[in-house]
Amino acid sequence: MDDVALEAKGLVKTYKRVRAVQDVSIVLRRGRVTALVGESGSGKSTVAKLLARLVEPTEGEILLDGRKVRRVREYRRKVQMVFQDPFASLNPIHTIRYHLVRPLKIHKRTETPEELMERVQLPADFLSRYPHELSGGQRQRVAIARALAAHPEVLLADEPVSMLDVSIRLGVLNLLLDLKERLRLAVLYITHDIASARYFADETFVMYGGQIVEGGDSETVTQRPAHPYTQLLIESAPDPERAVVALDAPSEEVAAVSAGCQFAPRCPKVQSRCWTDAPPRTEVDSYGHWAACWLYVEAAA
Ligand SMILES: Nc1ncnc2c1ncn2[C@@H]1O[C@H](COP(=O)(O)OP(=O)(O)OP(=O)(O)O)[C@@H](O)[C@H]1O
Repeated sequence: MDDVALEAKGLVKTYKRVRAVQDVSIVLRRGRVTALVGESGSGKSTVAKLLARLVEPTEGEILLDGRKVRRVREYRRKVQMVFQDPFASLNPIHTIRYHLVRPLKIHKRTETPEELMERVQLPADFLSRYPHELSGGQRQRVAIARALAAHPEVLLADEPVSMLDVSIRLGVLNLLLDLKERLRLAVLYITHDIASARYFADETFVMYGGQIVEGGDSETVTQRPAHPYTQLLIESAPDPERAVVALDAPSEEVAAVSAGCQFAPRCPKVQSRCWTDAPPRTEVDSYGHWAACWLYVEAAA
């Protein structure tokens, strides 16, 4: 099990009355990409912030290399984050060189900014440029280079390509794949696009209403989705507009089923106990593929 880099157990995050994240457990492994897929408001960004330790969990624990890391500074070095908007995450008044030299100094690294640029496939003469002189994709590569300066074990990428031009998304995802292989990084890939998870992630988790409702290897989850929510997500994947109309659950409705399955109000296969009892994680058709859905509980027993 030494390939486990980060393990979160039973994470809960409550904001006043909103349960943004409810009992989320997730394992990130070295040299693997894990996708966390869900619609807007499902709680994915809150999971990223919890794993980055930018916010404290209401309940649950996070283990890095099998232990609780008390010192936030040490933790944050090993677990780096890449955000959705590469422009907002770079300071417009500083050159690219400044953005890379700073973390190299802080973490006392002997590498050069030129080496970091090479690792993210950017020319070294960009170091003297300012963020606005780069394209969105190039800026995101700089943000990734800056994260690498810390020599992290884990990279948390929250919608890293959703603000980029469609034509350059694949290039940035391929760069992340290359880094996961060469540096054996554990990568969490947060996205609303389940089709990209199939291509890019080894494992996929699907989130709805603050809970993970299905998980397994990406090929299986996307080709043979078990949870009714995942099935709807995949059916509407080519038409994101339709997905939003069909799936965007108002939070009052989610609150109304706090005892049972979050998806009950929208589920085409809802049964009476879905309203009162939370479904347990149940193995579906192959090893490691599970869904939290009452449809599979009897089949497994
Ligand atoms: N700081 C906060 N204070 C109050 N409520 C919050 C806060 N952060 C998140 N929430 C609520 O928690 C729920 C999950 O939000 P979160 O941002 O994690 O979802 P998401 O799936 O990442 O959505 P998006 O893709 O739109 O960012 C939402 O109902 C949101 O309104």
